[in-house]
Amino acid sequence: MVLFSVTKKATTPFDGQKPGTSGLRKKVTVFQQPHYLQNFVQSTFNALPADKVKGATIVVSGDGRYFSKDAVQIITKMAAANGVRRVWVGQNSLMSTPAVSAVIRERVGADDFGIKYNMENGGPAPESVTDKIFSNTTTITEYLIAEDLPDVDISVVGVTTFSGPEGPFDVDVFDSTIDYIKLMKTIFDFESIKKLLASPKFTFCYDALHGVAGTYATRIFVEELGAAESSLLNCVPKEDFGGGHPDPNLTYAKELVDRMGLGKSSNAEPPEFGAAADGDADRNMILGKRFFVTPSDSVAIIAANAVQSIPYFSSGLKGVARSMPTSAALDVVAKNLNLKFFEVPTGWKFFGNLMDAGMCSICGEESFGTGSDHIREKDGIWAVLAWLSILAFKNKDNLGGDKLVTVEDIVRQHWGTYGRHYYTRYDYENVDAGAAKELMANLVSMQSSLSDVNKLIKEIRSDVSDVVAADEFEYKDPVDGSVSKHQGVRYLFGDGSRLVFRLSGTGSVGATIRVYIEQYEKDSSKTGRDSQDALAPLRTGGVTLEIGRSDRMDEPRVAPVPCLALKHGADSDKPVLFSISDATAIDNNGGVDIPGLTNGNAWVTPQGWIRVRSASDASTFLQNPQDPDGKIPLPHLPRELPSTCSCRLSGKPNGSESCIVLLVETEEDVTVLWYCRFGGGGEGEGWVRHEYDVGTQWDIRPGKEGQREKVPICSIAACRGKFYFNATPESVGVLEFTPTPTAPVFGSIAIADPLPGGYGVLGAALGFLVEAEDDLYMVRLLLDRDFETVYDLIVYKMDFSEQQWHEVDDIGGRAFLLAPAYFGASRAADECGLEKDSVYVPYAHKKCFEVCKVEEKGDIDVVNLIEAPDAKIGMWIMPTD
Ligand SMILES: O=P(O)(O)OC[C@H]1O[C@H](O)[C@H](O)[C@@H](O)[C@@H]1O
Repeated sequence: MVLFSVTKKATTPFDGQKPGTSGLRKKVTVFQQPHYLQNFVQSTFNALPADKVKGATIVVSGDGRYFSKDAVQIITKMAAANGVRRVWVGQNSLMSTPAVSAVIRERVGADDFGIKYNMENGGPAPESVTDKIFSNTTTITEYLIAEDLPDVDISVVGVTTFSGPEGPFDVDVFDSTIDYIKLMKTIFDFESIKKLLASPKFTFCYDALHGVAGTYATRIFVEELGAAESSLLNCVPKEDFGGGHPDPNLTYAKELVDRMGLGKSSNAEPPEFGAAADGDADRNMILGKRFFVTPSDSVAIIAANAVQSIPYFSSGLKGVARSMPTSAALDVVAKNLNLKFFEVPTGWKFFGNLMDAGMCSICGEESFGTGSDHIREKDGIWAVLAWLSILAFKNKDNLGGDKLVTVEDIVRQHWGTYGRHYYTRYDYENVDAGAAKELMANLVSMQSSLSDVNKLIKEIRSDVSDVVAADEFEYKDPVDGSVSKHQGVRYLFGDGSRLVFRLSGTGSVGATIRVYIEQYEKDSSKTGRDSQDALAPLRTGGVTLEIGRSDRMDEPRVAPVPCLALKHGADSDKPVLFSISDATAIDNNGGVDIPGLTNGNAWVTPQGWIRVRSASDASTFLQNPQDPDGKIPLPHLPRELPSTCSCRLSGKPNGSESCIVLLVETEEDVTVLWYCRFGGGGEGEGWVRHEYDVGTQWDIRPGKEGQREKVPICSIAACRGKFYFNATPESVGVLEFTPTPTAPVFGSIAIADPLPGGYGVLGAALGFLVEAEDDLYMVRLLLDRDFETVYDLIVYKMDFSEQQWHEVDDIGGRAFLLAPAYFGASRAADECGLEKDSVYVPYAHKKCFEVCKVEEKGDIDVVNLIEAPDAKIGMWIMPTD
């Protein structure tokens, strides 16, 4: 038996070792500093009564991320030196957080890293313990370590016994999946889930994001329940999580989101059910086919169906609980089913006490955590098995039927019965800590006069119900009587809606403010609305409160560009903005805005500037979308033009040359343009209206067959000071303006060797003209016979000297952004976070945009816009070039 000795190492405290909502989280490099990890571990041992350490059994493990294996060896040596009797270590240092909890209960009593201490009930340490740990970290002077204890081979299952000054010390490396599966089998009916998974109508997909859940998923879903191996995504744990961020949400679980038809979609039919886990497998995201289940709904639905669907709960639920910011969907279930209900502060540890006291069976948090009293942690795999059990139950007599009851059916039925809590959360990250504190203090002080609060909000949105109560959430634990104060600020509305503000306990830089917005809708005929729409009034109300003054509502915060703006209708108010990279709405709190765009008389230009005619004083100007004060005045435009008008600038409006602003009316049967010249040091001229005639064409509109109509100008690009339009394989129209007095001159370029195939082989072709670095390009989209589906995309570059289009395979590392009515802009892809040599086209009515690499032509990626409103118009908002 190997003997080891104990060394006392001198150390000095590190700042900031305060455990947050769930342990101490820092960058790996911080934990790798000499003594950093050791100080925290010794402070933890020192925070416990001596008899909880000496002779104790502890479980040490990680989620497989980089440095986990080293940390396990260090902690083992420190445990030996501190008199621990036995250490259980997950094989390869892999153990999910729920498995740790299960194992403690059963056997014992990328670039971020964290260390968390769980107590003998298997749950996270309560504040009394974490406070003590923190205070120890501030005074620590030495730690104990068995430096001569050899590293244990943690890849091999088995016990190694060592001998130290206080007697034997065992390191037991074990496979935690065995305990975990055993536990799951006591909770769920694996046979009925197996039948569901065997049904040819049921398809399934699980994404472990290269975290530890992969190990459990393979064992449970594939080996035990018979799912196909191909249903597992990223299920091999990796030290760097495969370069991704293991967060089970719509942003980070991209591959799953795409596969489920919610993001980039392929032609494949999405699976019926999808789920993802985080790195340590305690959190989960549940998806149906093209459908996202909010975590708040998920826990409510599990609670509503548990007794019938999950054997462990067949004798009834002891109670249910949610964290304060989680939506009140669970409250309604508790009320209807007459269950005990608890609202606790954020952090899983608060559920543990209730469960230990037999008061709570199921609980959940909006932060993608769901679980039950089978352990004292949230449990990602458990949540998936719970959903599979509900699906299996709902389909038990229907597996041979035409259509299975789907996830979406279950959620919609639930809303129909209990009402729907439209819900969203916004995060302001990396905020100055002082400013965040001040904001929270303001939100608290405003609560002293609800009539003022209501007046403030009503000035902005009269359609928001009254705030009837407001407080700072405080929780008195019903079991041990401990009180947790300052747990977030709540504004509660008369119709059951809520606005909650809270400082995050897990952010690693500065402060993170979270705003939770929840609108309750009882009327079952209104539970199917678009969530963005339903939340719009409260969102604005939230910003009003947060800013604390309604008159500052016109001071918009600026959204990042390029982005996509979806407008509901021709003259609707504010468009919804979407980020291009993650396809989610960025108009995320009603305060983020693009100046000028809310105005019905605003048109975007490929140069980024937005041409605005103010609704209040009819002043006309070009607006920089990223700077509310960035306005270039234009001559007064005598009347409003239709919102479908298109606007082009002949060059840079803030350069030394004069610039023509061209507006083309695009209404049917209208061949009118407006123009003005300004800048360049010359006298500004007023707007001129010009009715143009660039020839006639056969009218193909129903009822007008056989007649001729004037050709409208629709695809226009400005290049080298001129405007080009209506490109066909045979010719391109040219519009230039003479200098003073400015007048339009129309001409055309006859293409020397016309392009083959005027139209698509099957349907039609759309030609977009785009200027890029002083060159003129034409993008032709070839459409299928439905006149909608693009099956090929070809890009040509104009050779002005030869008067010839040449097909190209790249566009110089740029990205082209096209939009109806024939808008084409171009930017350096790298600078804008876009894909190089790619073309982007939005389809507002289909709630998506398409991306195609120029050289790949017909290979088109569809990016679905998550939670997009019903919209007719999609516009690219560009940075000014
Ligand atoms: O404090 P926040 O950043 O909102 O995070 C809150 C979350 O933190 C951790 O993940 C805890 O395990 C969760 O129980 C909690 O909901």
